Amino acid sequence: MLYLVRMDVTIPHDLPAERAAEIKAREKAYAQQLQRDGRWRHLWRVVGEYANVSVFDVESNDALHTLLSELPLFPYMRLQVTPLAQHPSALA
Ligand SMILES: O=C(O)CC1=CCC(=O)O1
Repeated sequence: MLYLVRMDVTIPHDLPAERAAEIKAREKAYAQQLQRDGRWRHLWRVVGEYANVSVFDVESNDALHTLLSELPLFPYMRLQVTPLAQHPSALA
């Protein structure tokens, strides 16, 4: 199943810079692992915002929830999830 997910990130100002950098490094490693195994199909920056839009390909709502809740930045994110279906005019 495909899901469009928008992630808006807000890191608290009082989080120490080294801790924020460590969380972002773990987020990057996890995101790249999921891209390599095909579950994180697209990852795009939203221009001018600390936000991204992503497309995930996972087997169920529960699988997506688990994956998202394991993001190192999850405690600092607001997530908007949209399940996707085939469009009848799509070529692929
Ligand atoms: O920077 C972001 O949009 C949050 C994020 C998701 C994957 C990643 O590496 O950073």
